Amino acid sequence: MDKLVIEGGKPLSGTIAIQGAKNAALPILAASMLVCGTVTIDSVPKLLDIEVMLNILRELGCKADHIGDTVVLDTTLAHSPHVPETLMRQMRSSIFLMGPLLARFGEVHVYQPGGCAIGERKIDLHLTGLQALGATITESGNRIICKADKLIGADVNLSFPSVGATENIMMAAVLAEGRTTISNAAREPEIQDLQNYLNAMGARIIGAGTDTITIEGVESLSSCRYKVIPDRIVTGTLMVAAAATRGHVVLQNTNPAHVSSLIHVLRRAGVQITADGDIIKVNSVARPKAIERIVTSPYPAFPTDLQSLVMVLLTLADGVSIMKETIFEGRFKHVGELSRMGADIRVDMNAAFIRGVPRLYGATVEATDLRAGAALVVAGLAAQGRTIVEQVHHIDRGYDQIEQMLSRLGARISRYTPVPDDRAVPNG
Ligand SMILES: CC(=O)N[C@H]1[C@@H](OP(=O)(O)OP(=O)(O)OC[C@H]2O[C@@H](n3ccc(=O)[nH]c3=O)[C@H](O)[C@@H]2O)O[C@H](CO)[C@@H](O)[C@@H]1O
Ligand SMILES: C=C(OP(=O)(O)O)C(=O)O
Repeated sequence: MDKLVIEGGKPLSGTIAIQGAKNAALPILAASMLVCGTVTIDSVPKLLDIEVMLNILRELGCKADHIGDTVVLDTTLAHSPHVPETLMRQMRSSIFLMGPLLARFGEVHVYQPGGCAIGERKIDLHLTGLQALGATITESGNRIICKADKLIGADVNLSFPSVGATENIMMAAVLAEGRTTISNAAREPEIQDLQNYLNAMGARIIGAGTDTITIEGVESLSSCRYKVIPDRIVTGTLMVAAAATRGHVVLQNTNPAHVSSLIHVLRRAGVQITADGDIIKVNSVARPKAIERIVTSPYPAFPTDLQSLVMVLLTLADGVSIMKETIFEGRFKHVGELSRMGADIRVDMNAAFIRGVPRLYGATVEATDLRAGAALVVAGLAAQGRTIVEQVHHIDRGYDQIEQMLSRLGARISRYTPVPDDRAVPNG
């Protein structure tokens, strides 16, 4: 397993362009199964999760090439509604294929994506949404078979604004007969991006970005070329990294509106932020101020995916901060690792009480999931001494070569890949 080795204590500085959004690209790739033809998707980051999605699509009979940050996908010869269990289990986002495969083939065979380090992550809302459109669902062990001779538009009221369920129902409804309305829909920017992509192929969807999405079913979709939005969580990661190292960075290819809750939080901590067009500048010179209370909630509130990252900044703040996690029950795994670096954090149920310390110290720590891992990297950049982050494959799910991105901003960070005889070699 790869490791990242970080020599901390150097302020980040420089200019960098943000990669396309993982959480937009994954449903967009899955949605491509709704068209019979070739689509070209730009700004698709090179990530483990994207690789798994492309491998699943190839297994279903598609041709897929990922050259630079462009994916060319030909779905013409797709023939199978069966997602293999081994690939299904490699990534939770494989569940996005349910809606599109059901719409295309009249059936889909998948497996429970299973629990995950950050929580149980049920899929009941995905399944009841598809049932409302006329699907019958049979579950046997981990296997889920979903069938519908014909999907028919319906009113679906989500009991919680689940991002994935909203997307799956949207995708299934595109080719259904009649109108589907999703109420209490999730409002994340990635859902708007999915709407824009589907509409570019000829779908008739309005309302994404609000809590009511209406889909008028169409007969078929046609090929298109589409560019994925910038990744707001990678944007946020670099904003926090600049703040925690008291650095100065310029981020290009961002959408400042998509990180407005983070901008608000960082300004309260005393970090200087300016946004102009698609550029965000972050400047931090002083010790951050503590923030009385931050609560993670669905968009447009503060995102759970940035909770661990902002917590790193708060470990260095002057005073006590409280971070409450309301979306995933297992998303404080970074706390133990940060404590090993000198952070003073107490967890009580879903709240973390963070007493700021003057500095963190380098240590060997383990990434337990994607954003917990990214947070440990940021902690390592800010810490005094050397930090080794293990289990880097979690981080590779969502960041395109994080060590190269951070090196371009002056960070001292290298990746080590173990060789069979246990000697580690640096590779960048
Ligand atoms: C690929 C992708 O876009 N991932 C994002 C997506 O995940 P994902 O789509 O899995 O997140 P959801 O919004 O569905 O999940 C939020 C909460 O709803 C619960 N739930 C969800 C579905 C369901 O059928 N039943 C149920 O109980 C989950 O267990 C969780 O507690 O949104 C999350 C919340 O913003 C982000 O952290 C993830 O980065
Ligand atoms: C939780 C995340 O992703 P996923 O839903 O793919 O696990 C994330 O991007 O932080």
